[in-house]
Amino acid sequence: MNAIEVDGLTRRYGDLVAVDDVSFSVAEGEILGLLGPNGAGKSTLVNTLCTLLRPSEGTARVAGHDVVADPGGVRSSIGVVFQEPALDEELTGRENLRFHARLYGIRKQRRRERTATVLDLVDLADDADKPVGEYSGGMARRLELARGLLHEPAVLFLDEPTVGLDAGTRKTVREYVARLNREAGVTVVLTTHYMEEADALCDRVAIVDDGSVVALDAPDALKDGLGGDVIRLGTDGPAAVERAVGDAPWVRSVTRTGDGLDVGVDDGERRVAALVTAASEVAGVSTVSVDRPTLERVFLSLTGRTVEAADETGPGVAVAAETEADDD
Ligand SMILES: Nc1ncnc2c1ncn2[C@@H]1O[C@H](COP(=O)(O)OP(=O)(O)OP(=O)(O)O)[C@@H](O)[C@H]1O
Repeated sequence: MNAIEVDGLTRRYGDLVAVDDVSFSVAEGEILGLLGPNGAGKSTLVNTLCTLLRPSEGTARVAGHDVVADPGGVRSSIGVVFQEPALDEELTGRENLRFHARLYGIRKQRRRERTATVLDLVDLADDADKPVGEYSGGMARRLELARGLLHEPAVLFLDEPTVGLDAGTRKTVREYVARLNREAGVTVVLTTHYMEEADALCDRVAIVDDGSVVALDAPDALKDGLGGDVIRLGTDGPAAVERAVGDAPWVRSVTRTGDGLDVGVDDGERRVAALVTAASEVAGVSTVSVDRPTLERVFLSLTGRTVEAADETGPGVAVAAETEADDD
C-alpha cells in the first residue's frame, strides 16, 4: 500500500487556484520533497493532506484514510511539524513532549517510554530537563521533530523543516530527519525551497510551480534529464580546442565562455582527462572543472525561472521573473 495517494487534487481560495489538479503517490518509507518557491502551493497541498483544509476537487488518501471521509483516521496516522515553532518555552523539553503525548491520549506508562525513545532519536536526552527557552534553534527544531513522532505516526509532514536555521544547523537537522526515516521507519513529506536540502535528503522530489507538480522523480533522474555534465575549460585557444574536440563522439555540445569553453558530455568525471589531453595539444589550458547538473538548473529549465527570482516575485508574474533571471 502507498503511504499517500493524491488524485486530481485542486484547492482554491476564492478565484485563486493554489493547488491545481495534482496527482501523485508516495511509497511507504519514502522521503518525498515538495520543492518550489514561496507561494507555489506547497503549504496548501500539505495542509490539505493533513486535513487542515478541504480539497475543492479531487481525492487524497493518507495511510489508507480518505482526507474528507475519514479525517480522524488521517490525523491519528500523521505527525506534523509546522514552519512556525510551536513549543512552550517555559516548559522543559520533556514536559513539552509529555504535554503533547497527553493531548494525543497516550497512556501514562507508554507516555514515559515514548518520550524517552523520541528524545534518544534526536539526541536530546541530556538536555531534556532544561527549559526550551534555553535551547538553540537547532535543538528546538529537533524537539519538534521528536514531538511529531510521539504517537508513532505512519507519515510525518515537515513544512520547511530547516527554514531560519544557519547552514550548519540545517545540515544537522537534515541528518536527524534522515535518521528518523531510517530508524523509526516513518514516511516523510517535506516542503522546502532549499535545492541542496531536496537533493541531499529526498528519495524523490516533486517540483511545484504555480500550483502544479511539473516534475516528480529521484533527484539524480531529474538532473540526468538535463542532458549530462558540463566540463568548464579555461583556455587561450578556444577555437582550436573546439576544432580538436568538437566532433568527438562523447561531446554533446560546445559553448564559448568568457575565458574558454563549456563542453557538454555524458560522464564528466570520466571524460575530463581525455578532454584536457586533446585541448593541451592545440592550446594552453589554465583551468578545468566539472559541473554536475543541479536541481536549480532543473527548476530553471522546467519553469524558465530560478527559485530565487520566483521567490521574489511570487506566482502569476512569470514573465517579469523570467526577464530578471535572463539579465543575471
Ligand atoms: N488562506 C489563504 N487565503 C487566500 N490565499 C491564500 C491563502 N493561503 C495561501 N494563499 C495563496 O495560495 C498560493 C499558494 O500559497 P502556499 O502558502 O500554499 O504556497 P507555498 O508554496 O507553501 O509558499 P510558502 O513557502 O511561502 O508557504 C499563494 O498565492 C498564496 O498567496
